[in-house]
Amino acid sequence: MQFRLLASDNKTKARCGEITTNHGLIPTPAFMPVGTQATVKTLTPLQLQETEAHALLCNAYHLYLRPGHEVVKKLGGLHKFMKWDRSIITDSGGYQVFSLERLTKVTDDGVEFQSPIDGSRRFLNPEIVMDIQHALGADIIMAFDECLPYPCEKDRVRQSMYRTVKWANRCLKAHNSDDQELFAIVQGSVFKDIREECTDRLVEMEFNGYAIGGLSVGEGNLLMNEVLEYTTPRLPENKPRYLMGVGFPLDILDGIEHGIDLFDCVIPTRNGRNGCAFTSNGKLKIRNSCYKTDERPIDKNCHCYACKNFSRAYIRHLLTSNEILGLSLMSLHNICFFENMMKKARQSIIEGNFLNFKSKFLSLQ
Ligand SMILES: Nc1cc(CSc2ncc[nH]2)c2nc(N)[nH]c(=O)c2c1
Repeated sequence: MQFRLLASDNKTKARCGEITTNHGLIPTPAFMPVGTQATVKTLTPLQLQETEAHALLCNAYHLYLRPGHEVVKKLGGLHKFMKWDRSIITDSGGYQVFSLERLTKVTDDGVEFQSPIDGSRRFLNPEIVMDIQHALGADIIMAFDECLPYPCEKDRVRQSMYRTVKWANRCLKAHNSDDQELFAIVQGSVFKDIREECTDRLVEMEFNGYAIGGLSVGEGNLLMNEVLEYTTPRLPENKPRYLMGVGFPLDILDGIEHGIDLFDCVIPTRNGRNGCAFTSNGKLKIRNSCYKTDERPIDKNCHCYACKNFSRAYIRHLLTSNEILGLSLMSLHNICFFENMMKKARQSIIEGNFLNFKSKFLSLQ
């Protein structure tokens, strides 16, 4: 993998670059749609390509449980299996397995839990998680981390951080494939000293890139920015930085300002399916009766297939009638909105006026 910096903003830590993987270029800062079960819900790969998304997020945990990583491997790996020929990142499952209430036990070796799919007893540890991600064949894979809920008591956060660092080291030792890049995940909740120690220990181990985890877990935008303020500068400039699970436009633009290169979030697709459309003038609850005869597109400034061909009235009709087409038109539009925001952000960094772009964009939200 290569990471090339193209421009840095002189008033903030924002930067614009390109990550090159075996499946092409990812212009950064980039937003990655989430395709947890090897599909971005309701969209075909062709539609997804039209959104100009250059990378997407799949989930090793979910694919391990169903259909099984060996099945995906047998079918030629994730890219072939889901017919997506651009870049794929798989999340290790650290977040999913820790949000499972039927979690039976966590030890230094790994995590034992009951599968929510068939109730079978399962065990994951760093070595197994690396086998799973190697089998799935994503271009960028994530270390197995422990993502704690927020808020969390400081001693528990410190102990968990040491475990996350040990697990990252075990992932590094188990990482034996040249055409997959391994990113570490920084934890430490909202405690400066713990975040800084975690960052320094992971940077010492030399990963291909670094994710900031444990955020977008309810801490709020203010605390997220505080953590980014003191964590990001300790990460190497010449490696990609990935802020996991983020987020709304405000959080993404804040992250870009702190020098983050990669983002992923279910918001555009999940909220889209629930009838929330993002537009250049704020969010629309398209199921609202006020759109019943509104013949305008969702967003007159958007050139996506949904905005070029359909009215708010029609999309509202589809959603209120539980028509599946409504779900895909909303998902398509929202992903295009997020990708378009990233494209304009990248352009503004190159032109040296990111802050103007950010304040103008957010003032209309
Ligand atoms: N907020 C948040 C979100 C995710 C999921 S990112 C994702 N996986 C699949 C889709 N998107 C996280 N994942 C890991 N491994 N660790 C984290 O701390 C963490 C934090």
